[in-house]
Amino acid sequence: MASGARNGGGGLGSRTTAKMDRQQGSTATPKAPAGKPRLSAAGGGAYRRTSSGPLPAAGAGGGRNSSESGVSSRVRVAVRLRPRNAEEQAADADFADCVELQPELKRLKLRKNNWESDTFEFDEVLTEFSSQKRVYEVVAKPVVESVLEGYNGTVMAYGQTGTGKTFTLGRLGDEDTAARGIMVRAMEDILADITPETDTVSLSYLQLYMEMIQDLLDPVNDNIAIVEDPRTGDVSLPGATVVEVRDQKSFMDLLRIGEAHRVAANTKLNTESSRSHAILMVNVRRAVKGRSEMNVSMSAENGHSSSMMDSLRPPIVRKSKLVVVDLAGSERIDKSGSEGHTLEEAKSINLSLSSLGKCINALAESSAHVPVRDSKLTRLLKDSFGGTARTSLVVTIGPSPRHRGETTSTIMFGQRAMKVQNMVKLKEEFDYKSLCRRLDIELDKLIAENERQRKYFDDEIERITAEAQYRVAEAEKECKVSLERMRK
Ligand SMILES: Nc1ncnc2c1ncn2[C@@H]1O[C@H](COP(=O)(O)OP(=O)(O)OP(=O)(O)O)[C@@H](O)[C@H]1O
Repeated sequence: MASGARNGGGGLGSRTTAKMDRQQGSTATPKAPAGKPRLSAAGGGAYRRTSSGPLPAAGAGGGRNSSESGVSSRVRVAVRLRPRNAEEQAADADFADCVELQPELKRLKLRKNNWESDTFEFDEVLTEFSSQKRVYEVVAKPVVESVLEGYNGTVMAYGQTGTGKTFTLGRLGDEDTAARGIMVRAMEDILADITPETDTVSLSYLQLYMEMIQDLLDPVNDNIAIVEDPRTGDVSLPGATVVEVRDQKSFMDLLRIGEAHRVAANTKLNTESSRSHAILMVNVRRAVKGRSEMNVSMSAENGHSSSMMDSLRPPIVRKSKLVVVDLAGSERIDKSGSEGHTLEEAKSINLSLSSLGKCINALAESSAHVPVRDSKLTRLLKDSFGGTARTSLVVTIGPSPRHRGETTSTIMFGQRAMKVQNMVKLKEEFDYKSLCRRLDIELDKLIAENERQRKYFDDEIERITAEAQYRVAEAEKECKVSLERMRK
């Protein structure tokens, strides 16, 4: 969340708002870096990209983000309704659901009573019958595509406990592949698109519990510090375990390890519901082919005089990040009737969620001050709301009229988030490390060539000297013979 909010929402997000503007079209998406075909366009046109731009020219000078000012991109929000569970089927049998969905109009009606209802529009309305595949395609796929093109992306789920956040994001689908959630599908698409010889994918899996960042891949590492780059303001977690992922199986193994640690932590707290925010961070590093490297090879082919200069030009890499956030349940403290430690915990969950809500409000209203520093969650999500990432939020709700209050506050959260405007930026920079490696190899070659030539010259000098000495000796000999002859 960047201070200095921008709101280009143009009145979106309020009740019965105007239809989602297709301004995704204005979010220029440069060409894919590697030569592989792009993922197919996302289903559910709401998130479709409609324009693409050329790669910005590599300028001279130090590492930088190209497209410096970024391109405006509003946070996209989908609402997903969970089907009635067994308990609700029994307890609410005589009552209608508290919401009525009109997916084709992208509208949700929240019943106030038998006669009245409020209507809200979202970027996407996902009914209780929506498949996991469709949810992935409309909520996450456009963000994943963007990450593969070199932009940061965030997919986040917000909602009351038990409404399907983990179901939507974290289901592994071991027994039924159709049940795979967003994390698994996103990694499948990422691994299918990258070029293993030049690109790398690595991840960290963390949870934020009671304002402490814990490593889900190494639970002893339970208080990881957030480090902020004073120059760029970018946040990072250098203490977190980072694992390179080469195939889907190793990714699934890592997710399983992380899930086991998250469940173990919840079991210790005697609860099935998630009391922590789970955060999966996927770093994608891709080599950009086609600019400096192409120049080098063309110059070499043409024997061009600038080939030496070209070889000094660093290669270009794109380093983007996909952040998937499964937030803790958003219920209110007063309703949960918590005491003691549970109360402290509820307060902590509330602190982070309420500060997230405050930041989103501030951004939606273009306030001069956005209270990013109030919680670790908002510090971690700085780039996701009001920052440079392409962000997609899914708000999950249940159908029970008994939870109308919670459902209303979830819907309002989603509506406000729809007003947040990000400025997506290409995360592209010169790869000086790789240039150093390349120059080291060049230097080695030059030294070897130099030695070879020196040896050749030494040998030549030796040969010429020997020849000269031989000739002098021969001349002396001839001279002596001639003198002798003359004397005779
Ligand atoms: N769309 C859905 N279709 C079928 N079952 C669902 C759906 N969404 C959630 N469920 C079921 O509802 C239950 C609660 O879901 P889940 O654990 O994902 O909720 P949650 O919002 O993550 O809860 P918490 O905040 O406590 O972690 C699970 O048994 C899950 O399988």
